[in-house]
Amino acid sequence: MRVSATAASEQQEVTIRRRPPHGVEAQNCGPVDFKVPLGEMADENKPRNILEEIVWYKAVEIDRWRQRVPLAMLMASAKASPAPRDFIGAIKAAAQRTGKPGLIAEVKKASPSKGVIQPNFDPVKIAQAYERGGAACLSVLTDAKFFQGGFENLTAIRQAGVQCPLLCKEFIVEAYQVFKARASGADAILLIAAVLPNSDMNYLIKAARSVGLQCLIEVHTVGELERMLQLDSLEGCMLGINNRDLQTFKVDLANTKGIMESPAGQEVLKRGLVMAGESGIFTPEDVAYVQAAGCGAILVGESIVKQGDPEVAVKTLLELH
Ligand SMILES: O=P(O)(O)OC[C@@H](O)[C@@H](O)c1c[nH]c2ccccc12
Repeated sequence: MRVSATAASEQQEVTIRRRPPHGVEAQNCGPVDFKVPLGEMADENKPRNILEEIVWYKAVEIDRWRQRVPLAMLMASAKASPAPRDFIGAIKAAAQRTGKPGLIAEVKKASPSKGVIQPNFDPVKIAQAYERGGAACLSVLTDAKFFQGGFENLTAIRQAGVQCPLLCKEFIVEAYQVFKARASGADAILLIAAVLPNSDMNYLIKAARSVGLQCLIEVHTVGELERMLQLDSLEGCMLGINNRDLQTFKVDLANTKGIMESPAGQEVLKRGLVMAGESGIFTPEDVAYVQAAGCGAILVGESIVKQGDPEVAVKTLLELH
């Protein structure tokens, strides 16, 4: 029997703070906003890195969404959406067909580290080109403020008749976002280990399953992977190793190799879980490198989205000509 991590040890592994330690500065009091004078505590109340900044802003964003669409209404539309597709199944099928890792091709306009990657951004056209090129699945960035994405892109891609299963690429901290993903046409969601303690992971995985969504669980370190392997609800999920450190933006493909060679990485393979190598994949050699490390999937954005013809870009990356 696997032993659950204690709350204390879990918290040590979660490297970001989910909220400003002294509360949000601007408090809303009926019709007026007032600022809480923080004095000496002001510095501590600043985000220490981009991941904290993004996650803190999510709370503000979710509150706004909730005022427009209450949770009960959103859940009803999530449940009424057309049936979700088998995201992990599509990756396995593509890998078997091609002998390459299944490609999750990312519809990405911009990022905090690179700025605008594709100024000529038409999400539906890009998605269709990825599909024609041979992508197994698509990842659609939904964060508006930091990635210039949107939930409406998920909906537009689904409604345009794209068949590939869709991952909602969002910084999920609350079940509200899970239902919003499903209501917008997603088949899978991303959950980031650096952001979520195991109790939240288990809860969000359950929320996802209640509406038929699969989960991609992202780690960046061996410690995070070890913690994820303790999740009761891991079976039926897939994992991903982000080669980009979301706190410093440094990208290093060797991160995938190092983690896969660790005992935790070996356990992933023993348990038959699909692992994706994520970020910084540019060439067929990069694909071969993460495949040799044990990845059955790859998640690629920049290198294929910035090219004039994303269909050709996918074929070239996977050597499908
Ligand atoms: O554009 P790249 O380097 O190919 O990376 C794609 C994807 O891995 C990256 O966008 C990503 C991985 N994990 C994330 C979490 C949130 C936002 C974005 C990401």
